Amino acid sequence: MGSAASVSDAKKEEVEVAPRRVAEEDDAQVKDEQSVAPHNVEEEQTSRQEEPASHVVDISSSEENDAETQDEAGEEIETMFRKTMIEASTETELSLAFESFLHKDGTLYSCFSQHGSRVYVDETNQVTNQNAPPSGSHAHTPAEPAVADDDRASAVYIQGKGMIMTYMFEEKANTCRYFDPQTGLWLLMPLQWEMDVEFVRTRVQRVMGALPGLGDQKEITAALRQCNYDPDEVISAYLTIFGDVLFQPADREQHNRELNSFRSHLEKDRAIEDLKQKLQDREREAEALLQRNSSLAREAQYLSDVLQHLNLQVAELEADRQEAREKIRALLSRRPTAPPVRPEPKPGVDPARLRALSALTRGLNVANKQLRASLGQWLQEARLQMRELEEAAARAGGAEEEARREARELRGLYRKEAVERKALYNRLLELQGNIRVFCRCRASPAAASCLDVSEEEEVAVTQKGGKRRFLFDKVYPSSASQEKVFEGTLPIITSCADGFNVCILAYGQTGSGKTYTMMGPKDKPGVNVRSIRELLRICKEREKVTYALKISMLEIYNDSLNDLLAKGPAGHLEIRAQGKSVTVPGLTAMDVETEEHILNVMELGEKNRKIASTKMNIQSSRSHLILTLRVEGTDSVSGATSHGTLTLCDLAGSERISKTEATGARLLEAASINKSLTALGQVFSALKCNALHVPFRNSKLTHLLQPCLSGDAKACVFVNVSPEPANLSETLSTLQFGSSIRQVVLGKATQQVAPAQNAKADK
Ligand SMILES: Nc1ncnc2c1ncn2[C@@H]1O[C@H](COP(=O)(O)OP(=O)(O)OP(=O)(O)O)[C@@H](O)[C@H]1O
Repeated sequence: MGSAASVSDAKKEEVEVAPRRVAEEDDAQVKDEQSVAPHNVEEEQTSRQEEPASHVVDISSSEENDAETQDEAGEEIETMFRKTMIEASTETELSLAFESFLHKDGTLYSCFSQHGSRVYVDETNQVTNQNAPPSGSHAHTPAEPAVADDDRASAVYIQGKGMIMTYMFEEKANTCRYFDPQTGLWLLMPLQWEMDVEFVRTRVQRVMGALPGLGDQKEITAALRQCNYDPDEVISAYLTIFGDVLFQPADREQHNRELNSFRSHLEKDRAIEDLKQKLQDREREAEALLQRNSSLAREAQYLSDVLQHLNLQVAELEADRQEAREKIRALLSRRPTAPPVRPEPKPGVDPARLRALSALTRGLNVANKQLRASLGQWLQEARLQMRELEEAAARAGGAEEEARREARELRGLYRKEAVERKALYNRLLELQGNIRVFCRCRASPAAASCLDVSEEEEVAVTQKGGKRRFLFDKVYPSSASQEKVFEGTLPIITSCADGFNVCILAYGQTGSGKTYTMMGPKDKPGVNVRSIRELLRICKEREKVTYALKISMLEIYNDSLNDLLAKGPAGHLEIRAQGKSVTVPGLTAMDVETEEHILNVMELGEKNRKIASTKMNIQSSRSHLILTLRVEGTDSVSGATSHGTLTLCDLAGSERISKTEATGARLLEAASINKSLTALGQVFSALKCNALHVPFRNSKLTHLLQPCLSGDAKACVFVNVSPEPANLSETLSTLQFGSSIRQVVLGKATQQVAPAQNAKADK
């Protein structure tokens, strides 16, 4: 309620009048349907005069009073307000519900229902009824047009209900409500009705216009509700989830099926979460039961020790008793049995001692009896406790077995759901396209630039006064950080751990930033290091799967292969193809485990590359560098194995021979690079038009990349461009190459997972 006091008078009047119009319209409805006489301002004032302690207060007359009267009226109003609040809270309707809404001019309004009337509360704690303006101004007659314009109040025709009043309440989020005269409340409008509201209908049409692939109006209405009736937010949410396919008026049924399956998978995800939670609860319970079991066992042990100790004491007491009996018997046997002769008092026999002994014997007998009784009782109690403990242990054992069984079931379900989740994740990636193409613009010290990267997915090239636009999955401006650039490739790294062939390529003119993007400097590592780091993180996170990693590094120079990790002089390497697999026999593959280890191996490869290029008098960047990480995972629970590869490829620069004016060896080198890059372009063209034959074998480069570019793979291609006008023609041809790849569809990627040889039984 804080802002109302600060608004100007004119503004205030408009704000205050707005709810009044709604109230008046509500009253008209109430009058129609319930025959309840509406309050109008005049009636209200009259009733107030008759009933000074009423909960309804009108302060409109205060304008005519002088300042003193206003003060008094203010005090009186405040007292009444307090009284009203106290009475309201002590009345039977203890749940006094406040409603708030934000008026279009920014004023927050509050009101509550009382005795069938809605009472508005304004900034100065003044209370007014639904027909009176909330503060200070002139009373309007019902005939007067009370509200200038409140675009949220309106009416809609609903079949079977007639015209109903609607009002857009706004609190944290917009909600579409209608006034229900029977309850006297603003109720949430059903989705079906809401679709008929003009405000909503226009937004639904807007979303459908932008995304022709969407057909379900009800669903769009529901999405609008979720997004605070912001159509742009709905459009971007759909695009994030389903991608560009929504731009095409796709096969509706297929699309709906996909949406439904996506939704059901989301449901399943939620169910997995629940199951996981249950599993954790069960495991916790089992743990508690185990602890309880062991504490009961300890207690039982303790009680049996006590029992043993008591048995020892009994034995000792029994021995004492026996000894005492013997003594008594001995004393009795010493007593004379002859006829009673008045015995001569003998100095050796002391009757007092005899009495004491007898008393002692009696005492001992009593103590013995008591001891036996309490011992018997203890024994009984101990037996009882032992029995209870045994029962509790048996119960705990049963519960533990039950918990184990449930945990087994849950684990089974979890595995099933995890497989489905993976499939769903891959389906999502397929919907986004197996080849994702990103464009990265290099920074340039020169002020002039031929590139315009103002859009996230579009780059425009200024050429002879005009502009040519190229679309990509994402365009990174020269200011984009290495971290940001890596984000685009993140999703496919997970797929590698799941057993897919994954490939990241950098294509572009010499000096356009391919090596910077892929390798990067030590303090700003590029995609290579980051993707390996992410892969290791995923492997570590999956506790139930053990991963073995092997790394190999080779370069292709003048169409021949060089092993960069070979210890001695490397022999001639050839590519061998067997079915879908492509291998290089004799290529060094090192076992690696940690990031540090992998980085050391990569450094060794780079060093060998430099040595080789110096020997041959070439620049290392005139060869293609291919780094491959083979990832073999074994699921310790199901025994299934997966084989994925991560191929990171820094291609040699794409130049026009005429521009470099190369001759001799350089000309051969440039021709070889051009040949392999042309072969790469031909492969993409064949894939794009779904040709029966894809010419993978036209070059060593494409032959080696075949597993990464055929049906089994997912790929990311970075096209690197330089912004300098001098490089315009290379930049154009690179962008053309990149945007044409974007339309390539590799087909359904297949996961290379083999079931366990002997599927392990659930533990
Ligand atoms: N985004 C960038 N931010 C800062 N410097 C960059 C960026 N991209 C490239 N550079 C710098 O530009 C120069 C050339 O980049 P880089 O060596 O990566 O190009 P390249 O395309 O790999 O060239 P080549 O084909 O000759 O290997 C390097 O000095 C590199 O540090």
